[in-house]
Amino acid sequence: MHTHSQFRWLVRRGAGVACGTRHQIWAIALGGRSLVSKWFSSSSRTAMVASEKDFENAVHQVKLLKEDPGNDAKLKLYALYKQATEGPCNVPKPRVFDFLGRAKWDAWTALGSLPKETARQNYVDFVSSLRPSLTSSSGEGPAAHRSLPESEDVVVTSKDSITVITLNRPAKKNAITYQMYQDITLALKAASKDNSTITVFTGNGNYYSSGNDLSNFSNRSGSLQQMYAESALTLRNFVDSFIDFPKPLVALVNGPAVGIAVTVLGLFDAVYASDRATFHTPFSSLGITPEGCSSYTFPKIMGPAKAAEMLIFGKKITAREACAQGLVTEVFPHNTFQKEAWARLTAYAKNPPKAMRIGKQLLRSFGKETLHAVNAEECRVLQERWLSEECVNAIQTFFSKKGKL
Ligand SMILES: CCCCC/C=C/CC(=O)SCCNC(=O)CCNC(=O)[C@H](O)C(C)(C)COP(=O)(O)OP(=O)(O)OC[C@H]1O[C@@H](n2cnc3c(N)ncnc32)[C@H](O)[C@@H]1OP(=O)(O)O
Repeated sequence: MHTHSQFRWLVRRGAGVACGTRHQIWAIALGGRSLVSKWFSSSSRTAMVASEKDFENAVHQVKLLKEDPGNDAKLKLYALYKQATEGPCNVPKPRVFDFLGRAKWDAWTALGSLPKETARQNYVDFVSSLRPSLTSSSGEGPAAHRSLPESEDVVVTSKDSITVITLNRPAKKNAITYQMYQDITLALKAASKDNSTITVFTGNGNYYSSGNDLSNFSNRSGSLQQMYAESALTLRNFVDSFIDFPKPLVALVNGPAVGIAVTVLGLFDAVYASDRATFHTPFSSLGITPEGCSSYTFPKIMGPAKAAEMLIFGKKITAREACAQGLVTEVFPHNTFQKEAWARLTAYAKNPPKAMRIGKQLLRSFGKETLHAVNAEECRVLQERWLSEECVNAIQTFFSKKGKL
């Protein structure tokens, strides 16, 4: 978390605004906030266009915010503001050691060619979602106030002080749709504030998750550039919500895991797996590149050679191999998996919650800035890869049923 003075510096440099009062700083920061709103609902995205007045109102509302929304949110506000007022990033990339300058540049650049009007609308929606009591006078969709998933594909339940987020699309092997990325992000945000002590992720059916739904890029409207820019931002936001999750986060990997369902495991605090689980990141064969911070976490967890085997060559590994490599905490026989894992979790959930939270902070907070920077870079690279012939061909092959993992 940045101090106000750090943030002032960040805003001053990126927005070219003189360092002034906290209110002035907020006014600039608000510009980047709306990113998140676009994830909320595609209908609100297409149906609404924020007026100049709505945008000005949102900028004004930011001045009224009393709580620091966090550095990540400020970066998003910054990027959206710049996009809404100046269009796509048109300034040179800051020097390598200018970390903040680079983070801001990355955030703005990641918006690609997102139209100014969309950025303006997203800004307005995002401000509304930050503080429901500070909504703009018009143009506000119901999704802006959502705090929990609406879709049945992501189910949130509560059990013994544990919040459970279940991927619930078994007929499609729990492939993650565009809407599900948004819903999971919302679910994590809600879980970070609820009174649970531990949050658990799992899948319904025989798969944990087959990763990104490969139809995500074929069933949306708008230009390709816009769709990929939005997708990169949705992904970035999704991964950010794992990086920033403040409580112990545990995965119960009930079956095979693919792609992004594997990579984000590096951001979990414990991963319990059934011995039927497998871990597969077939990025190169799909013409794409690693995400979920795995380009950073995997070499740290398992060493560069094993990480390369998985992330570059697409080697599928078993639960026991994943455990030996440090990605998985413990493996249980499939027929006792649920019973044993839940007994473990129920006992852990009785620990004093504050101590667990602070313990997690100690373990994780020092690498956070790096993780955010890695996430931004991975999303930027992926946005380019999605346009590549290699990637387009691989997705076509999957849906023509010629190709499977
Ligand atoms: C906002 C964007 C962010 C993007 C982030 C990027 C992330 C990168 C990744 O996650 S890369 C990984 C992508 N996933 C895959 O490549 C997996 C593709 N699926 C398969 O290879 C196979 O389906 C399988 C091996 C997972 C399972 O094979 P099986 O034969 O057991 O089952 P079916 O193929 O018959 O699957 C049942 C139905 O489910 C559909 N389906 C499964 N996975 C996906 C998927 N990832 N995307 C879309 N659809 C999927 C499959 O098409 C079947 O549907 P049908 O019954 O209508 O035919």
